[in-house]
Amino acid sequence: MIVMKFGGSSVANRKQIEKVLAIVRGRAGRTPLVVSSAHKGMTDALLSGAREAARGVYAPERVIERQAAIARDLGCDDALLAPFYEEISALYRGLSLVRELSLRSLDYAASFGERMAVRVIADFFTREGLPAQAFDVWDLGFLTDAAFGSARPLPGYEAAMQRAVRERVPAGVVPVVTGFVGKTEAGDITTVGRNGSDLTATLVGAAIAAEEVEIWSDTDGVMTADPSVVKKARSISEMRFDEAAELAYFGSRVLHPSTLVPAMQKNIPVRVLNTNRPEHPGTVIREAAPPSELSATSIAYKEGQLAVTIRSTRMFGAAGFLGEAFQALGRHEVVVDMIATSEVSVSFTTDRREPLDRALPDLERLGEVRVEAGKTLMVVVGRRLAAQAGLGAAILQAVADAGVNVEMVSYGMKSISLTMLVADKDVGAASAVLHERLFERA
Ligand SMILES: Nc1ncnc2c1ncn2[C@@H]1O[C@H](COP(=O)(O)OP(=O)(O)O)[C@@H](O)[C@H]1O
Ligand SMILES: N[C@@H](CC(=O)OP(=O)(O)O)C(=O)O
Repeated sequence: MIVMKFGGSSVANRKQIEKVLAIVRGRAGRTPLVVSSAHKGMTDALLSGAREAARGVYAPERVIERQAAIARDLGCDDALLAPFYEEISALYRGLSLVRELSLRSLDYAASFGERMAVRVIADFFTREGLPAQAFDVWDLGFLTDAAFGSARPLPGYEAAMQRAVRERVPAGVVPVVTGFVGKTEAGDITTVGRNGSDLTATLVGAAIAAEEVEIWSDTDGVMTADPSVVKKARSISEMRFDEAAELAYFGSRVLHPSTLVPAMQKNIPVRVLNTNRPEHPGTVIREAAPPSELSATSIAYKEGQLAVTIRSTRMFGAAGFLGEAFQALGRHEVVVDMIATSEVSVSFTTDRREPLDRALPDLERLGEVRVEAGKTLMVVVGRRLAAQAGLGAAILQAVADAGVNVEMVSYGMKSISLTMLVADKDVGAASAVLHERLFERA
Protein backbone atom coordinates (compact mmCIF):
# COMPACT_ATOMS: atom_id res chain seq x y z
CA MET A 1 0.00 0.00 0.00
CA ILE A 2 1.08 3.58 -0.54
CA VAL A 3 -0.24 6.72 1.13
CA MET A 4 -0.77 9.69 -1.20
CA LYS A 5 -1.38 13.03 0.53
CA PHE A 6 -2.76 15.94 -1.47
CA GLY A 7 -2.48 19.44 0.02
CA GLY A 8 -4.95 22.30 -0.20
CA SER A 9 -3.39 23.64 -3.41
CA SER A 10 -3.72 20.19 -5.06
CA VAL A 11 -7.45 20.00 -4.31
CA ALA A 12 -8.22 23.71 -4.67
CA ASN A 13 -10.83 23.34 -7.44
CA ARG A 14 -12.10 21.05 -10.22
CA LYS A 15 -9.07 21.66 -12.44
CA GLN A 16 -6.71 20.57 -9.66
CA ILE A 17 -8.88 17.62 -8.56
CA GLU A 18 -8.88 16.35 -12.16
CA LYS A 19 -5.07 16.28 -11.98
CA VAL A 20 -5.30 14.40 -8.68
CA LEU A 21 -7.65 11.85 -10.28
CA ALA A 22 -5.17 11.18 -13.11
CA ILE A 23 -2.29 10.81 -10.62
CA VAL A 24 -4.19 8.41 -8.34
CA ARG A 25 -5.45 6.40 -11.32
CA GLY A 26 -1.85 6.00 -12.43
CA ARG A 27 -0.98 4.46 -9.03
CA ALA A 28 -4.05 2.20 -8.79
CA GLY A 29 -1.86 -0.93 -8.94
CA ARG A 30 -0.05 0.07 -5.72
CA THR A 31 -3.24 0.11 -3.61
CA PRO A 32 -3.25 3.82 -2.79
CA LEU A 33 -4.79 5.30 0.35
CA VAL A 34 -5.44 8.98 -0.34
CA VAL A 35 -5.16 11.55 2.47
CA SER A 36 -6.65 14.91 1.55
CA SER A 37 -6.51 18.41 2.97
CA ALA A 38 -9.37 20.88 2.69
CA HIS A 39 -9.64 22.92 -0.52
CA LYS A 40 -7.10 25.76 -0.40
CA GLY A 41 -8.32 28.58 1.85
CA MET A 42 -11.22 26.63 3.38
CA THR A 43 -9.63 26.09 6.80
CA ASP A 44 -8.87 29.81 7.09
CA ALA A 45 -12.42 30.65 5.95
CA LEU A 46 -13.97 28.25 8.49
CA LEU A 47 -11.84 29.63 11.31
CA SER A 48 -12.53 33.25 10.47
CA GLY A 49 -16.27 32.44 10.28
CA ALA A 50 -16.03 30.93 13.76
CA ARG A 51 -14.16 33.97 15.12
CA GLU A 52 -16.73 36.27 13.60
CA ALA A 53 -19.56 34.22 15.11
CA ALA A 54 -17.92 34.48 18.52
CA ARG A 55 -17.98 38.27 18.06
CA GLY A 56 -21.72 38.02 17.47
CA VAL A 57 -21.71 38.10 13.66
CA TYR A 58 -23.58 35.04 12.39
CA ALA A 59 -22.70 34.57 8.68
CA PRO A 60 -22.27 30.89 7.69
CA GLU A 61 -23.30 31.49 4.09
CA ARG A 62 -19.86 32.74 3.00
CA VAL A 63 -18.06 29.52 3.82
CA ILE A 64 -20.96 27.32 2.72
CA GLU A 65 -21.20 29.09 -0.64
CA ARG A 66 -17.46 28.67 -1.17
CA GLN A 67 -17.63 24.91 -0.59
CA ALA A 68 -20.88 24.54 -2.55
CA ALA A 69 -19.35 26.23 -5.61
CA ILE A 70 -16.53 23.63 -5.72
CA ALA A 71 -18.97 20.75 -5.13
CA ARG A 72 -21.26 22.00 -7.89
CA ASP A 73 -18.36 22.41 -10.29
CA LEU A 74 -17.48 18.75 -9.65
CA GLY A 75 -21.05 17.74 -10.45
CA CYS A 76 -21.90 16.59 -6.90
CA ASP A 77 -25.51 16.40 -5.77
CA ASP A 78 -26.43 19.18 -3.31
CA ALA A 79 -27.63 16.52 -0.86
CA LEU A 80 -24.05 15.20 -0.45
CA LEU A 81 -22.92 18.06 1.80
CA ALA A 82 -26.29 19.37 3.05
CA PRO A 83 -25.87 17.81 6.55
CA PHE A 84 -22.49 19.54 6.89
CA TYR A 85 -23.91 22.92 5.92
CA GLU A 86 -26.55 22.48 8.62
CA GLU A 87 -23.94 21.48 11.19
CA ILE A 88 -21.72 24.49 10.34
CA SER A 89 -24.73 26.82 10.66
CA ALA A 90 -25.69 25.28 14.01
CA LEU A 91 -22.13 25.59 15.31
CA TYR A 92 -21.79 29.23 14.22
CA ARG A 93 -25.22 30.00 15.72
CA GLY A 94 -24.10 28.47 19.01
CA LEU A 95 -20.85 30.42 18.99
CA SER A 96 -22.68 33.66 18.24
CA LEU A 97 -24.98 33.07 21.21
CA VAL A 98 -22.32 32.17 23.78
CA ARG A 99 -19.74 34.55 22.25
CA GLU A 100 -16.97 32.23 23.25
CA LEU A 101 -14.31 30.41 21.27
CA SER A 102 -12.28 27.63 22.88
CA LEU A 103 -9.51 25.62 21.22
CA ARG A 104 -12.00 22.79 21.15
CA SER A 105 -14.56 24.86 19.18
CA LEU A 106 -11.83 26.03 16.79
CA ASP A 107 -10.87 22.41 16.03
CA TYR A 108 -14.51 21.50 15.52
CA ALA A 109 -14.97 24.43 13.11
CA ALA A 110 -11.73 23.75 11.20
CA SER A 111 -12.54 20.03 10.78
CA PHE A 112 -15.34 20.67 8.28
CA GLY A 113 -12.85 21.55 5.53
CA GLU A 114 -11.33 18.07 5.31
CA ARG A 115 -14.62 16.28 6.07
CA MET A 116 -16.37 17.98 3.16
CA ALA A 117 -13.41 17.78 0.75
CA VAL A 118 -13.00 13.98 1.01
CA ARG A 119 -16.70 13.50 0.25
CA VAL A 120 -16.72 15.58 -2.91
CA ILE A 121 -13.43 14.06 -4.10
CA ALA A 122 -14.54 10.43 -3.54
CA ASP A 123 -17.89 11.18 -5.20
CA PHE A 124 -16.15 12.74 -8.21
CA PHE A 125 -13.59 9.91 -8.53
CA THR A 126 -16.36 7.31 -8.47
CA ARG A 127 -18.43 9.07 -11.14
CA GLU A 128 -15.27 9.35 -13.26
CA GLY A 129 -14.82 5.58 -13.11
CA LEU A 130 -12.32 5.22 -10.23
CA PRO A 131 -14.31 3.63 -7.39
CA ALA A 132 -13.57 5.58 -4.19
CA GLN A 133 -15.03 5.97 -0.71
CA ALA A 134 -14.68 8.88 1.71
CA PHE A 135 -13.60 8.20 5.31
CA ASP A 136 -13.27 10.37 8.37
CA VAL A 137 -9.89 9.22 9.66
CA TRP A 138 -11.37 8.30 13.06
CA ASP A 139 -13.61 5.73 11.38
CA LEU A 140 -10.36 4.02 10.36
CA GLY A 141 -9.12 3.88 13.97
CA PHE A 142 -7.31 7.23 14.27
CA LEU A 143 -8.33 8.30 17.78
CA THR A 144 -6.33 11.03 19.50
CA ASP A 145 -5.67 12.61 22.88
CA ALA A 146 -7.59 15.77 23.79
CA ALA A 147 -4.78 18.26 23.08
CA PHE A 148 -6.95 20.49 20.88
CA GLY A 149 -4.88 22.20 18.19
CA SER A 150 -1.98 19.75 18.52
CA ALA A 151 -3.57 16.34 19.13
CA ARG A 152 -1.65 13.12 18.65
CA PRO A 153 -2.94 9.57 18.11
CA LEU A 154 -3.48 7.37 21.16
CA PRO A 155 -0.97 4.60 21.84
CA GLY A 156 -2.06 1.48 19.97
CA TYR A 157 -3.76 3.39 17.14
CA GLU A 158 -1.60 1.48 14.64
CA ALA A 159 -3.27 -1.88 15.32
CA ALA A 160 -6.71 -0.25 15.31
CA MET A 161 -5.99 1.34 11.93
CA GLN A 162 -4.64 -1.86 10.41
CA ARG A 163 -7.77 -3.69 11.44
CA ALA A 164 -10.13 -0.93 10.29
CA VAL A 165 -8.46 -0.51 6.90
CA ARG A 166 -8.63 -4.29 6.38
CA GLU A 167 -12.27 -4.54 7.45
CA ARG A 168 -13.81 -1.32 6.17
CA VAL A 169 -12.13 -0.52 2.88
CA PRO A 170 -13.70 -2.68 0.15
CA ALA A 171 -11.30 -4.33 -2.29
CA GLY A 172 -10.74 -2.29 -5.43
CA VAL A 173 -11.99 0.92 -3.80
CA VAL A 174 -9.68 3.88 -3.15
CA PRO A 175 -10.16 5.23 0.38
CA VAL A 176 -10.10 9.05 0.46
CA VAL A 177 -9.31 9.94 4.06
CA THR A 178 -9.41 13.23 6.00
CA GLY A 179 -6.03 14.72 6.87
CA PHE A 180 -5.52 17.17 9.76
CA VAL A 181 -8.41 15.98 11.98
CA GLY A 182 -8.93 13.36 14.69
CA LYS A 183 -11.38 12.45 17.42
CA THR A 184 -11.02 11.62 21.10
CA GLU A 185 -12.46 8.47 22.66
CA ALA A 186 -15.14 10.72 24.16
CA GLY A 187 -16.14 11.82 20.63
CA ASP A 188 -14.67 15.35 20.55
CA ILE A 189 -13.15 16.43 17.24
CA THR A 190 -9.47 17.44 17.37
CA THR A 191 -6.82 18.58 14.89
CA VAL A 192 -3.11 17.76 14.77
CA GLY A 193 -2.23 21.42 14.07
CA ARG A 194 -2.23 23.82 11.10
CA ASN A 195 -0.79 22.32 7.91
CA GLY A 196 -1.01 18.97 9.68
CA SER A 197 -2.31 16.76 6.87
CA ASP A 198 1.31 15.86 6.04
CA LEU A 199 1.63 14.53 9.57
CA THR A 200 -1.64 12.59 9.26
CA ALA A 201 -0.21 11.01 6.10
CA THR A 202 2.98 9.76 7.75
CA LEU A 203 1.11 8.66 10.91
CA VAL A 204 -1.30 6.66 8.75
CA GLY A 205 1.59 5.38 6.63
CA ALA A 206 3.42 4.21 9.77
CA ALA A 207 0.26 2.54 11.11
CA ILE A 208 -0.46 0.52 7.99
CA ALA A 209 3.25 -0.08 7.19
CA ALA A 210 2.94 1.66 3.82
CA GLU A 211 5.78 1.05 1.40
CA GLU A 212 5.99 4.80 0.73
CA VAL A 213 4.27 8.06 1.65
CA GLU A 214 3.86 10.59 -1.15
CA ILE A 215 3.26 14.26 -0.33
CA TRP A 216 1.78 16.00 -3.37
CA SER A 217 2.10 19.80 -3.33
CA ASP A 218 2.79 22.64 -5.75
CA THR A 219 6.60 22.64 -6.05
CA ASP A 220 9.05 20.20 -7.66
CA GLY A 221 9.68 18.50 -4.32
CA VAL A 222 11.69 20.09 -1.54
CA MET A 223 13.78 22.91 -2.93
CA THR A 224 17.03 24.63 -1.92
CA ALA A 225 14.91 27.55 -0.60
CA ASP A 226 11.27 28.61 -0.62
CA PRO A 227 10.71 29.18 -4.37
CA SER A 228 8.21 31.94 -3.60
CA VAL A 229 11.06 33.91 -1.98
CA VAL A 230 14.14 32.79 -3.92
CA LYS A 231 13.40 32.61 -7.65
CA LYS A 232 16.47 30.50 -8.44
CA ALA A 233 15.61 27.81 -5.88
CA ARG A 234 16.07 24.34 -7.31
CA SER A 235 14.79 20.90 -6.60
CA ILE A 236 16.69 18.55 -4.27
CA SER A 237 16.53 14.97 -5.54
CA GLU A 238 17.42 13.11 -2.32
CA MET A 239 17.57 14.07 1.35
CA ARG A 240 18.14 12.30 4.63
CA PHE A 241 15.33 12.15 7.20
CA ASP A 242 17.26 14.30 9.67
CA GLU A 243 17.98 17.02 7.09
CA ALA A 244 14.36 17.21 5.98
CA ALA A 245 13.14 17.18 9.59
CA GLU A 246 15.45 20.10 10.43
CA LEU A 247 14.22 22.02 7.42
CA ALA A 248 10.56 21.35 8.23
CA TYR A 249 11.08 22.43 11.82
CA PHE A 250 12.70 25.67 10.76
CA GLY A 251 9.81 26.93 8.74
CA SER A 252 9.89 25.27 5.35
CA ARG A 253 6.11 25.22 4.80
CA VAL A 254 6.30 22.37 2.30
CA LEU A 255 6.34 19.85 5.19
CA HIS A 256 4.68 20.12 8.61
CA PRO A 257 7.42 20.23 11.32
CA SER A 258 6.67 16.75 12.71
CA THR A 259 5.99 15.00 9.39
CA LEU A 260 9.19 13.00 9.27
CA VAL A 261 9.04 11.59 12.80
CA PRO A 262 6.64 8.66 12.14
CA ALA A 263 8.38 7.92 8.82
CA MET A 264 11.80 7.84 10.52
CA GLN A 265 10.54 5.54 13.25
CA LYS A 266 9.23 3.02 10.73
CA ASN A 267 11.82 3.78 8.05
CA ILE A 268 9.24 4.59 5.38
CA PRO A 269 10.52 6.73 2.47
CA VAL A 270 8.66 10.02 1.95
CA ARG A 271 8.48 11.40 -1.58
CA VAL A 272 7.54 15.05 -2.18
CA LEU A 273 5.96 15.59 -5.60
CA ASN A 274 4.31 18.28 -7.71
CA THR A 275 0.63 17.82 -8.63
CA ASN A 276 1.10 20.37 -11.43
CA ARG A 277 4.10 18.48 -12.88
CA PRO A 278 3.58 14.83 -11.93
CA GLU A 279 6.33 13.68 -14.29
CA HIS A 280 8.98 15.50 -12.20
CA PRO A 281 10.76 13.04 -9.85
CA GLY A 282 10.55 15.48 -6.89
CA THR A 283 12.44 14.69 -3.68
CA VAL A 284 12.83 11.37 -1.95
CA ILE A 285 13.52 11.55 1.79
CA ARG A 286 14.92 8.44 3.45
CA GLU A 287 17.41 7.20 6.03
CA ALA A 288 20.46 7.31 3.78
CA ALA A 289 21.11 9.57 0.83
CA PRO A 290 24.13 9.48 -1.50
CA PRO A 291 26.84 12.07 -0.88
CA SER A 292 26.00 15.43 -2.35
CA GLU A 293 28.52 17.60 -4.14
CA LEU A 294 26.80 20.68 -2.73
CA SER A 295 28.08 22.12 0.55
CA ALA A 296 24.58 22.57 1.90
CA THR A 297 21.19 21.07 1.18
CA SER A 298 18.74 23.89 1.72
CA ILE A 299 17.95 27.11 3.56
CA ALA A 300 14.82 28.02 5.50
CA TYR A 301 13.67 30.60 7.98
CA LYS A 302 11.14 31.19 10.72
CA GLU A 303 10.02 34.80 11.15
CA GLY A 304 8.38 36.56 14.09
CA GLN A 305 10.67 35.16 16.80
CA LEU A 306 11.26 36.71 20.22
CA ALA A 307 14.82 37.08 21.48
CA VAL A 308 15.20 37.07 25.26
CA THR A 309 18.32 37.97 27.22
CA ILE A 310 18.76 37.48 30.96
CA ARG A 311 21.73 39.41 32.28
CA SER A 312 23.03 38.81 35.79
CA THR A 313 26.35 39.16 37.53
CA ARG A 314 25.21 36.25 39.70
CA MET A 315 25.85 34.08 36.69
CA PHE A 316 29.57 34.80 36.81
CA GLY A 317 31.17 31.47 37.74
CA ALA A 318 28.01 30.28 39.51
CA ALA A 319 26.70 26.77 39.10
CA GLY A 320 22.99 26.22 38.71
CA PHE A 321 22.01 29.54 37.14
CA LEU A 322 21.19 28.04 33.75
CA GLY A 323 19.36 25.19 35.47
CA GLU A 324 17.11 27.66 37.31
CA ALA A 325 16.43 29.66 34.16
CA PHE A 326 15.50 26.61 32.11
CA GLN A 327 13.42 25.11 34.90
CA ALA A 328 11.34 28.30 34.90
CA LEU A 329 10.97 28.09 31.11
CA GLY A 330 9.97 24.43 31.35
CA ARG A 331 7.36 25.13 34.05
CA HIS A 332 5.68 27.71 31.83
CA GLU A 333 5.99 25.60 28.64
CA VAL A 334 8.21 28.08 26.81
CA VAL A 335 9.63 26.29 23.76
CA VAL A 336 13.24 27.38 23.18
CA ASP A 337 14.79 27.11 19.70
CA MET A 338 18.20 28.70 20.02
CA ILE A 339 20.48 29.42 22.99
CA ALA A 340 23.71 31.38 23.53
CA THR A 341 25.47 31.99 26.81
CA SER A 342 28.30 34.23 28.03
CA GLU A 343 29.76 34.69 31.49
CA VAL A 344 27.10 37.23 32.44
CA SER A 345 24.15 36.57 30.22
CA VAL A 346 22.04 33.92 28.57
CA SER A 347 20.06 34.60 25.40
CA PHE A 348 17.44 32.39 23.78
CA THR A 349 14.68 32.55 21.20
CA THR A 350 11.08 31.43 21.34
CA ASP A 351 8.10 32.02 19.08
CA ARG A 352 5.11 32.34 21.39
CA ARG A 353 4.52 35.42 23.50
CA GLU A 354 1.93 34.02 25.87
CA PRO A 355 3.99 31.30 27.65
CA LEU A 356 6.93 33.74 27.78
CA ASP A 357 4.79 36.39 29.49
CA ARG A 358 3.83 33.81 32.10
CA ALA A 359 7.51 32.95 32.69
CA LEU A 360 8.74 36.55 32.92
CA PRO A 361 8.18 37.13 36.67
CA ASP A 362 10.27 33.99 37.41
CA LEU A 363 12.99 35.05 34.97
CA GLU A 364 13.11 38.56 36.42
CA ARG A 365 14.00 37.07 39.78
CA LEU A 366 17.20 35.75 38.15
CA GLY A 367 18.39 38.98 36.52
CA GLU A 368 17.58 41.83 34.20
CA VAL A 369 15.42 40.54 31.31
CA ARG A 370 15.19 42.08 27.85
CA VAL A 371 12.70 40.85 25.23
CA GLU A 372 13.07 41.87 21.59
CA ALA A 373 10.49 41.03 18.92
CA GLY A 374 10.78 41.01 15.11
CA LYS A 375 13.55 38.44 14.79
CA THR A 376 14.02 35.62 12.27
CA LEU A 377 15.80 32.29 12.62
CA MET A 378 17.67 31.64 9.36
CA VAL A 379 18.91 28.10 9.02
CA VAL A 380 21.28 26.45 6.59
CA VAL A 381 20.82 22.67 6.57
CA GLY A 382 23.31 20.18 5.19
CA ARG A 383 25.03 17.01 6.27
CA ARG A 384 28.45 18.37 5.26
CA LEU A 385 28.21 21.42 7.53
CA ALA A 386 30.05 19.89 10.47
CA ALA A 387 32.78 18.29 8.38
CA GLN A 388 33.72 20.95 5.84
CA ALA A 389 36.33 23.36 7.19
CA GLY A 390 35.55 27.01 6.57
CA LEU A 391 31.94 26.51 5.58
CA GLY A 392 30.55 28.12 8.74
CA ALA A 393 32.83 31.11 8.28
CA ALA A 394 31.81 31.42 4.62
CA ILE A 395 28.13 31.43 5.53
CA LEU A 396 28.59 34.17 8.14
CA GLN A 397 30.79 36.16 5.76
CA ALA A 398 28.14 35.96 3.02
CA VAL A 399 25.48 37.35 5.35
CA ALA A 400 27.84 40.07 6.58
CA ASP A 401 28.64 41.05 2.96
CA ALA A 402 24.91 41.62 2.43
CA GLY A 403 25.01 44.12 5.31
CA VAL A 404 22.92 41.89 7.55
CA ASN A 405 23.73 41.86 11.25
CA VAL A 406 23.76 38.38 12.80
CA GLU A 407 22.69 38.67 16.44
CA MET A 408 23.12 35.04 17.55
CA VAL A 409 24.59 31.89 16.01
CA SER A 410 24.12 28.22 16.79
CA TYR A 411 26.44 25.70 15.18
CA GLY A 412 26.68 22.52 17.18
CA MET A 413 29.24 19.74 17.10
CA LYS A 414 28.31 17.15 14.44
CA SER A 415 25.42 19.42 13.64
CA ILE A 416 23.61 19.28 10.31
CA SER A 417 22.47 22.89 10.60
CA LEU A 418 23.80 26.37 11.23
CA THR A 419 21.23 28.77 12.63
CA MET A 420 21.49 32.55 12.70
CA LEU A 421 19.25 35.14 14.30
CA VAL A 422 18.64 38.20 12.12
CA ALA A 423 16.06 40.99 12.04
CA ASP A 424 12.80 40.15 10.20
CA LYS A 425 13.48 42.99 7.75
CA ASP A 426 16.73 41.30 6.62
CA VAL A 427 15.20 37.96 5.57
CA GLY A 428 15.06 38.79 1.86
CA ALA A 429 18.67 39.99 1.68
CA ALA A 430 20.03 37.12 3.81
CA SER A 431 18.12 34.45 1.84
CA ALA A 432 19.26 35.85 -1.51
CA VAL A 433 22.95 36.05 -0.60
CA LEU A 434 23.02 32.63 1.08
CA HIS A 435 21.31 30.99 -1.86
CA GLU A 436 23.64 32.65 -4.32
CA ARG A 437 26.80 31.60 -2.45
CA LEU A 438 25.69 28.08 -1.55
CA PHE A 439 23.75 26.97 -4.61
CA GLU A 440 24.21 29.26 -7.59
CA ARG A 441 28.01 29.18 -7.92
CA ALA A 442 29.52 26.33 -9.89
N1 LIG B 1 12.27 24.42 0.69
C1 LIG B 1 11.05 24.49 0.12
N2 LIG B 1 10.75 23.70 -0.92
C2 LIG B 1 9.53 23.76 -1.50
N3 LIG B 1 8.53 24.57 -1.09
C3 LIG B 1 8.76 25.38 -0.04
C4 LIG B 1 10.03 25.37 0.62
N4 LIG B 1 9.97 26.26 1.63
C5 LIG B 1 8.74 26.79 1.61
N5 LIG B 1 8.01 26.28 0.61
C6 LIG B 1 6.62 26.68 0.29
O1 LIG B 1 5.71 25.65 0.63
C7 LIG B 1 4.60 25.73 -0.27
C8 LIG B 1 3.83 24.43 -0.21
O2 LIG B 1 3.21 24.30 1.05
P1 LIG B 1 1.65 24.53 1.22
O3 LIG B 1 1.28 25.88 0.67
O4 LIG B 1 1.27 24.21 2.61
O5 LIG B 1 1.11 23.45 0.16
P2 LIG B 1 -0.07 22.42 0.20
O6 LIG B 1 -1.27 23.17 -0.26
O7 LIG B 1 0.36 21.38 -0.80
O8 LIG B 1 -0.15 21.85 1.57
C9 LIG B 1 5.26 26.02 -1.59
O9 LIG B 1 4.37 26.62 -2.52
C10 LIG B 1 6.42 26.93 -1.21
O10 LIG B 1 6.11 28.32 -1.38
N1 LIG C 1 -6.32 22.25 5.94
C1 LIG C 1 -5.42 22.30 7.08
C2 LIG C 1 -4.42 21.18 7.06
C3 LIG C 1 -3.39 21.13 5.98
O1 LIG C 1 -2.45 20.38 6.07
O2 LIG C 1 -3.53 21.90 4.89
P1 LIG C 1 -2.41 21.98 3.66
O3 LIG C 1 -2.09 20.56 3.24
O4 LIG C 1 -3.12 22.74 2.60
O5 LIG C 1 -1.18 22.69 4.19
C4 LIG C 1 -4.77 23.67 7.18
O6 LIG C 1 -5.03 24.52 6.35
O7 LIG C 1 -4.07 23.91 8.15
